[in-house]
Amino acid sequence: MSKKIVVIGLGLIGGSIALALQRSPENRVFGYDASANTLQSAKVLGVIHEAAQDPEIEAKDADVLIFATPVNATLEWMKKIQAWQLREDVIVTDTGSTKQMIMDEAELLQARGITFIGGHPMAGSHKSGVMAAKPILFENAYYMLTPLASTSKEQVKNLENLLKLTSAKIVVVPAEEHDHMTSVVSHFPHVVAASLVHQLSKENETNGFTRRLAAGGFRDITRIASSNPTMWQDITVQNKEQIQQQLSKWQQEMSRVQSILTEGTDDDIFRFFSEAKSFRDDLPVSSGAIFTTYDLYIDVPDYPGSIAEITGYFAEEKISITNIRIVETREDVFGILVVSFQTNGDRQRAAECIRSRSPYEFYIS
Ligand SMILES: NC(=O)C1=CN([C@@H]2O[C@H](COP(=O)(O)OP(=O)(O)OC[C@H]3O[C@@H](n4cnc5c(N)ncnc54)[C@H](O)[C@@H]3O)[C@@H](O)[C@H]2O)C=CC1
Ligand SMILES: O=C(O)C(=O)Cc1ccc(O)cc1
Repeated sequence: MSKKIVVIGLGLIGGSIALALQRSPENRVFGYDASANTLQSAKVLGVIHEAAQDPEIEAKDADVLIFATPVNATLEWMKKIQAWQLREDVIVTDTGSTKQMIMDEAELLQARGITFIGGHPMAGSHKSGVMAAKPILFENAYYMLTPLASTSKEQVKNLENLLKLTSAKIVVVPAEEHDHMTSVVSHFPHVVAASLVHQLSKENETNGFTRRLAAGGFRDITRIASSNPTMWQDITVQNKEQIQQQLSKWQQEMSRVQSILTEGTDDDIFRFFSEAKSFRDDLPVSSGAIFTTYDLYIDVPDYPGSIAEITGYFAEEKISITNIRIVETREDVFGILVVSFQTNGDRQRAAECIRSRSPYEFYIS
């Protein structure tokens, strides 16, 4: 039986869900976005079947309504839809990175007979916007659902069945636990990444050369500081308490580091790094790894055409790349070309291609 789905907010996440839901011919996906340009792009790119000019009208006979807007905008929409005429069995859900405040608002919807099941796919990137949307974004990632205790199991099952099209691993967790866990692995790390960039920016006021040395490690650890500031403002506002608790723990951790440096032995310093390495190395790769790129570092000579040469080899062997950048750490000698791939298999093929077709050295991060 065909299903009408209305997605509000057609950026990276809304667009990716819309694309994933289109995998079933039974689904008819309507979309709406506050930005007319985004709405038009979503239609032209085929991210949605139909552009909704008025989401209230399209929502009337919708089976599922999905908010993929920044979380404060989602709260506003949840207030608005209290007055909408919706189907009795409609499922309303969201994709927001925070859950407690959203689920508090969901109680008010529930009181009006509207089922709202919170959702959060733990996959994404620092990129935003509809152009970055892709149907495979959520594959193998965790997708957390936070139903109210009063929500029927059958409605939760119905939503789970629909979301199977994302190929994500669906787990049900209480909203409070969700906000605690995400503060540890996502929200607070975004604060740290932004702070590291602020620290470099302050250094830049007195020593402009340092930023030119910011190569692989600094870029890796601060990648998420390039995320959408509006989205992170909203997340931080909604999960302030949990983030503050993580900040206190971080301050304790920094005091521990301070005392290792002032009073510890060389062995203590070794242990500090080796314990972190072994825990980090044991982290699961595909489950809960939020954003994985498979990077290949190629030492290219600094002459015109060398990048075209390499991308030409990949094109000839039909190896898709997802990103390409030059990291220049050593002036006048070589540049390192970093090419990213969607899968480890693509990266291995690319490595083999460079090995067999070029004299360049490469390494895998
Ligand atoms: N970016 C990420 O990696 C992840 C984001 N999320 C959550 O998903 C939601 C969407 O995030 P993204 O897609 O990354 O953001 P995005 O910035 O790519 O897209 C958001 C879209 O919502 C639209 N929008 C903003 N306010 C609106 C409003 N009031 N009404 C209608 N449309 C509005 C914007 O025009 C934009 O197209 C957020 O709640 C975020 O916390 C969840 C998982 C991962
Ligand atoms: O790019 C990254 O590593 C992210 O952190 C993406 C992300 C952002 C917000 C979420 O709620 C979940 C995932």
